[in-house]
Amino acid sequence: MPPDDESPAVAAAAAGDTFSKVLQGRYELGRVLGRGASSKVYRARDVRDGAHVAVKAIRKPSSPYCCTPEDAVAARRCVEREVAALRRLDGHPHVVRLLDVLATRSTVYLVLELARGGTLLSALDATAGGGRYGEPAARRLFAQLASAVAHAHSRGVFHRDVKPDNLLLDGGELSLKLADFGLSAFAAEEHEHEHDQHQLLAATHCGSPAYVAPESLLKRRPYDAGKADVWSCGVVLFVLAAGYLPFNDGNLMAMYRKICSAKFRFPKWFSPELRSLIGRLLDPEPDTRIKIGDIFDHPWFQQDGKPSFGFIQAACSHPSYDVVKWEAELEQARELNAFDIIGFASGCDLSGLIGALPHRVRFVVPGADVKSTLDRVEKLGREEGLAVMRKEEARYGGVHLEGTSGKFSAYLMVYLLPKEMLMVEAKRASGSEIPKFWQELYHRLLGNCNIITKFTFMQQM
Ligand SMILES: Nc1ncnc2c1ncn2[C@@H]1O[C@H](COP(=O)(O)OP(=O)(O)OP(=O)(O)O)[C@@H](O)[C@H]1O
Repeated sequence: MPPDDESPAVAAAAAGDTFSKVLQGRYELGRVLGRGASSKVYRARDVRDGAHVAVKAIRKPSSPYCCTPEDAVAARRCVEREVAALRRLDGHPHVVRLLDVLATRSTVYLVLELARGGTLLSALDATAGGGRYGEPAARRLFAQLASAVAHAHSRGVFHRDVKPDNLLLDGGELSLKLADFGLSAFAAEEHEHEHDQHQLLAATHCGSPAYVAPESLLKRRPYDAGKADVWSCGVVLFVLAAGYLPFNDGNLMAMYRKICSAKFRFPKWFSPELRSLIGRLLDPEPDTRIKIGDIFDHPWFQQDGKPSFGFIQAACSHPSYDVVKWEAELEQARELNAFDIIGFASGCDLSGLIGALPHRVRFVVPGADVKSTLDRVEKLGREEGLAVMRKEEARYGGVHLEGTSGKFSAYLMVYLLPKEMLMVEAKRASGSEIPKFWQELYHRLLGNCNIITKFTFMQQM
């Protein structure tokens, strides 16, 4: 990752296991735990309660020299998806928890539950079994993975990048956490952005194509992302118990051919039940492939004296999802995405509001009441002799203001953020004759607050 505005201190902290850099007064950063294509993950400590966490620093690609506008959009979408997916899946014991999101102008920081055991990939290398687990341990790990994936599907989230590098381990008890939802898709949009999704898959799966389902390799055909996740789980199960990949070849096209024909051989130590389950998971025909909710009924799970996977199975019991149910949450994810946070977390320049008339202002105020905020703006607009039109929903609302001369118009939006905060965004669409309105806006909305958390303004629209 290229250096960012906090890189010297971050690098110093990363050199050892000490916690020397404090991120926005909240998290002391320690050593680097891992790196992704666009991120660095640090071990960190919450200064408030001393809790150990992981901080994933994702640099926003901004320079035209290092990325195209399409790359920048794709990177932004990855962060938005990861934040929205982790929020939606919060509370499942085998999905890594998102604890906080912070941002600077150049970097988004996801504060995650710390998985002390590293990735499943590195754990496999360190196993006494020479890179593989025995069937009881593999069963325990796979049950947790299937439970996390079933939970995600039941909430309309498809991971699309299930592989051992994205499975983290915590504690000595082999507790698995599904992580890295940067490529995930939501049920509501699954077929909306098919083209984008193929682009994303094509761009990102190049590094580890061994886990990709055959149907997702057929670029012009839409595919069911849930069934593709089940295939990837099948490859993971094979790797867990075999210690090597079912489909492998130095030549990428040859590997794709093997995947599409689902040609692989079982190691001689696999039990008949395991062979049967993997055969059902790695079925090249998505429609006959075993469904995520049926996995626990397979005889391989009836081994070891029928252990109880009760809490795990509970997540699989409602595999169908109700898209409507999640609309409100999607709305929330849209309202607060990590890049919006950058907008108000990066600067604190009040001069634009008080001095020259800016085109657009955005700020955050404490308070969870959209209605009364809009009331105040509406009242101010009327006092200034502006025509006022108002639109209001549960979590957001807007006021359109227009001067009677037609020379001034502005639009103000208020969004409810988590933790009882409101984000206010005002845009001046035309005209420049009512600076008083902007100044009053500041005083009316912020003047009574003791805490002005973060503030920024943008001169250009
Ligand atoms: N919560 C966590 N606890 C401990 N280590 C973590 C955690 N999250 C990530 N890591 C480490 O950081 C590495 C990179 O994380 P992650 O895969 O989320 O990044 P990424 O940029 O999305 O990667 P990719 O390039 O695969 O998309 C992981 O492989 C792991 O070693």
